[in-house]
Amino acid sequence: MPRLILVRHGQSQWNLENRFTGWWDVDLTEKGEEEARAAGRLLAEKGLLPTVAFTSLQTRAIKTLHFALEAAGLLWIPETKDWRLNERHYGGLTGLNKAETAALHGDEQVKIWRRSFDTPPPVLEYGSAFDLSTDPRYAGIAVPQTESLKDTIARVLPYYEGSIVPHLRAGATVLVSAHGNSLRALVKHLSGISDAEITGLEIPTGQPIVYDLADDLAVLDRYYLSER
Ligand SMILES: O=C(O)[C@@H](CO)OP(=O)(O)O
Repeated sequence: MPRLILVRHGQSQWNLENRFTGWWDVDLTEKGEEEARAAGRLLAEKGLLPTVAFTSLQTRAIKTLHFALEAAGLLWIPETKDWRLNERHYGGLTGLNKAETAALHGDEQVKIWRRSFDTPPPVLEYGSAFDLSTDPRYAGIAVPQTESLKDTIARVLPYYEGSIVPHLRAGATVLVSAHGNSLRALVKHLSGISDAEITGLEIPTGQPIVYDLADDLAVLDRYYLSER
């Protein structure tokens, strides 16, 4: 049976500091590293062994993948990194503290920036502190200045269809280590969640979410591995 396992990276330094992160490349905290190892131990314990892995170009997701695979004894499986699995770009909010921003602009406005389906945060100006458009890792890529969830879906889904689905069709157990909003994009698609309802979906750090799939990739079941 094809299986898709989604894991959001473990706690990052800016998760801890409550700062808008997006494409900024922050590292895992020690707690985040441990969450990633625990995810890998859980995969091994439940006998759910990925045969191929995908992650973003961001350190926190790459390291989560590696800590998890190491704990599961699977560091050797093939892995692919792609910017299309990156976190949603937080635009001009990148680096700001979430509570301070809510105090300034109000909870409602911040909720819209964080969770609305198609309202992007304000743009990040080229040349400003958190601009990554000249970072060598994004050479040849049109780095966005901001992204809504809708914009994120527009790059995550074609990548999923083109690069991940072929492995699932071949019966693989695929592990995707990514980010809160790039995974919300995938879950919205796979579970048929409406634009309105997706605003309420939160994905916890370091908790493997498993999709059991039929041969035609119809979703048979979705569950947190820790609950089975
Ligand atoms: O800061 C971010 O990039 C994301 C994930 O931590 O935050 P949010 O929960 O607001 O989507």
